[in-house]
Amino acid sequence: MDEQKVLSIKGLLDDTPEEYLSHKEKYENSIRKSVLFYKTLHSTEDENMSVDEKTKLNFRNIVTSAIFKDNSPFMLHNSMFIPTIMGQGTDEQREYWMKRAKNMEIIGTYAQTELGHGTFIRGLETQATYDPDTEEFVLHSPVLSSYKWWPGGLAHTANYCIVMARLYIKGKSHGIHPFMVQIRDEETHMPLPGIKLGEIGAKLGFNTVNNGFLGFENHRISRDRMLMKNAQVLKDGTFVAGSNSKLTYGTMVYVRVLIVSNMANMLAKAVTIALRYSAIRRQSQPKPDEPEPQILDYVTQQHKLFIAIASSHAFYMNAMWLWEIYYSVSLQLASGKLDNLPELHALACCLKPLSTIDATAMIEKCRLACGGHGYMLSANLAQTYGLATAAYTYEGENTVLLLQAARSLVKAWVGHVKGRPLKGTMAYLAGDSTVKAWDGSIDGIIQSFKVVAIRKISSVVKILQDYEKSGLSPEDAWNKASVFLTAASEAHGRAVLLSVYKSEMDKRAAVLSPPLRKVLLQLVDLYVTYWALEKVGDMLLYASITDKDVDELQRRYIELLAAIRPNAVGLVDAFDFRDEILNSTLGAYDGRAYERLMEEAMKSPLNAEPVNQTFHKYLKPFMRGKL
Ligand SMILES: CCCCCCCC/C=C\CCCCCCCCC/C=C/C(=O)SCCNC(=O)CCNC(=O)[C@H](O)C(C)(C)COP(=O)(O)OP(=O)(O)OC[C@H]1O[C@@H](n2cnc3c(N)ncnc32)[C@H](O)[C@@H]1OP(=O)(O)O
Ligand SMILES: Cc1cc2nc3c(=O)[nH]c(=O)nc-3n(C[C@H](O)[C@H](O)[C@H](O)COP(=O)(O)OP(=O)(O)OC[C@H]3O[C@@H](n4cnc5c(N)ncnc54)[C@H](O)[C@@H]3O)c2cc1C
Repeated sequence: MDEQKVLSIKGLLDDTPEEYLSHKEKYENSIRKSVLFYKTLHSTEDENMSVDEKTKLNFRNIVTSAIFKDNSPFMLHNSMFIPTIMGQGTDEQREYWMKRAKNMEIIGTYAQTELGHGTFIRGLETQATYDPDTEEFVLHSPVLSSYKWWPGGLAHTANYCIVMARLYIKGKSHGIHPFMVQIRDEETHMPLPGIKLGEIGAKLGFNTVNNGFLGFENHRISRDRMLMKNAQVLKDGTFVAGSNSKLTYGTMVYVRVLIVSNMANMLAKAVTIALRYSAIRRQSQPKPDEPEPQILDYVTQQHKLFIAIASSHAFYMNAMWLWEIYYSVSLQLASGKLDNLPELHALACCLKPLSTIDATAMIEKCRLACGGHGYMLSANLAQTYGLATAAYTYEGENTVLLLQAARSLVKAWVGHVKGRPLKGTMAYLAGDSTVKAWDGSIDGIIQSFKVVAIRKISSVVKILQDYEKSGLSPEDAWNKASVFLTAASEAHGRAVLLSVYKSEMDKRAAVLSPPLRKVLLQLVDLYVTYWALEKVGDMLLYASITDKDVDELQRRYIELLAAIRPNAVGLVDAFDFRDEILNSTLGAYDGRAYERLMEEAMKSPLNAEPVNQTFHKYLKPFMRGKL
């Protein structure tokens, strides 16, 4: 999608900074921009594009949608409503609903989380009771905790939504299934009878995404509104189960894959802002007879920022790699082949948490690296942090997902010990877990991360087995060992992130010009060395690194920072964010940060007059002792 075309849309960009709008005005402004933006953005989507091309376009959309600073109320329409129709609808349902959804004749969201349950899907309480006499489902929220709570766009934007509800037939529960529900009248936009809607209130971020609540009072929908690709309810109320109940969780896997790419983009944006500012900001005078240096020349500043560039590259390479796996598993699922689904789920349950944990921490570090001006909302670092940190929680809270990955790792290890072959991204677990001598090469360090993962997984399995031998139930043993289960998942995720980044870069290196290859491989080297130093305790424990080796690694790291420094600004320019997308006083391409800070400051409503009316009303009588 040509950003120039998007940004040339008249009225798309704000003349009044969002920061000075009320909660309500922010939402209304975001709707105005979304309609303008969306009209242009999706007018370019070609009907004949493959799913893969469309998704790559969606990855691009992530960039262009960034102009919202706080994201769009249409976000769930694109990222979950449409994918759920695609993944959970029958051919007829897809035919009908995709046309309406893609043409924006309707706007949808994905309503799964409830006031009382987010993680535990099997605990959701919204009821969908089948009435065979009328061939309808009766949707009902039996208690307050069963109200849907959080879905983006639900409050005032969407007129349809996918509702994940517990299916009851003749008093028997058949688990959680997706239902297409119209929630507002298409003409008046009024909530339909038996439907309560509203906004959940101000949040740390996402304040223009219109997250809402939804309650049902015996609201009826026709039988054909249950998305029946994976499971069906026949007219007489016969339930036909799907081949795997987890297929209804498919949209979440898709979004977890999307989030890895989104983190690459968010981090690229933040480090572009922080690094460009670090190139123009001069401060202190280490050498009395020389001018104040660029703060980018302080090695501590390079340490804060260069890893963010490398991490954005690493996440992007892993996202593309994971997307290919997702895409091929989706094709297999379509032909009823399910055996690669568990590995895809486990991978997404590692990479979504690690990319959001790292991106959130590094975006905050980008803000902290910019001193006071980084604390300005006009810098757009706080908002970027607010968007990124939400991904720690949504689409599967990170701890819970890491524990899900641990289930697969424990199962794989126990199977391996019993002689069952390991496959795919877990095949390395069968490797030699003894490191005779430290190998400080990039491949050597990556191998050490694999050894750390093997050792952490095997040792936590031993802890689990010892607890169970001591008489603990499997569930209690699992909970007791859960801190080290998440640590084992993290170690596996690190090994995957590092090895995929390296192997994907190796694939591309051959077609790069020598100078570009040199710089990009320096980032790979920096990334691997940085994490070896960050995880030096694990390396000492499991990978035979010595203090001399650590000393060498530290010196190599410092040399890498110096080697990257001359290309640092070029590396963030290569992310190719337009100023309007960065939306930042500190990150603009022309480097006029001070002028932009002053321009933005003058937009504050308080600067419209030299004396605020509170002086005469409060201050003056107060200071005169007359209040
Ligand atoms: C005009 C503007 C236009 C804008 C254009 C912009 C375009 C936008 C594009 C991108 C934007 C940026 C990126 C996207 C952002 C999207 C925003 C999203 C907002 C947030 C939405 C949400 O949060 S939706 C709600 C998400 N909720 C969750 O994820 C809940 C998490 N909980 C769970 O997943 C399950 O409860 C859990 C897995 C934890 C447990 O499930 P349970 O049924 O209890 O299973 P259990 O008994 O534990 O057994 C596990 C068993 O099941 C297998 N399994 C579990 N899950 C899956 C799965 N998903 N797939 C396959 N298998 C699964 C698991 O392997 C275990 O198997 P075994 O070990 O038993 O063999
Ligand atoms: C910005 C934002 C946008 C969102 N958008 C949507 C949306 O569009 N649609 C939608 O349906 N939902 C949405 N959500 C909701 C989101 O999916 C849930 O917040 C998320 O699934 C976590 O559930 P919860 O909030 O109920 O927290 P809980 O599940 O109650 O978790 C709270 C804490 O308990 C811990 N915990 C819970 N279970 C376990 C366990 N088994 N083991 C160990 N620890 C555990 C968690 O780790 C966490 O620290 C959104 C959330 C946010 C923040």
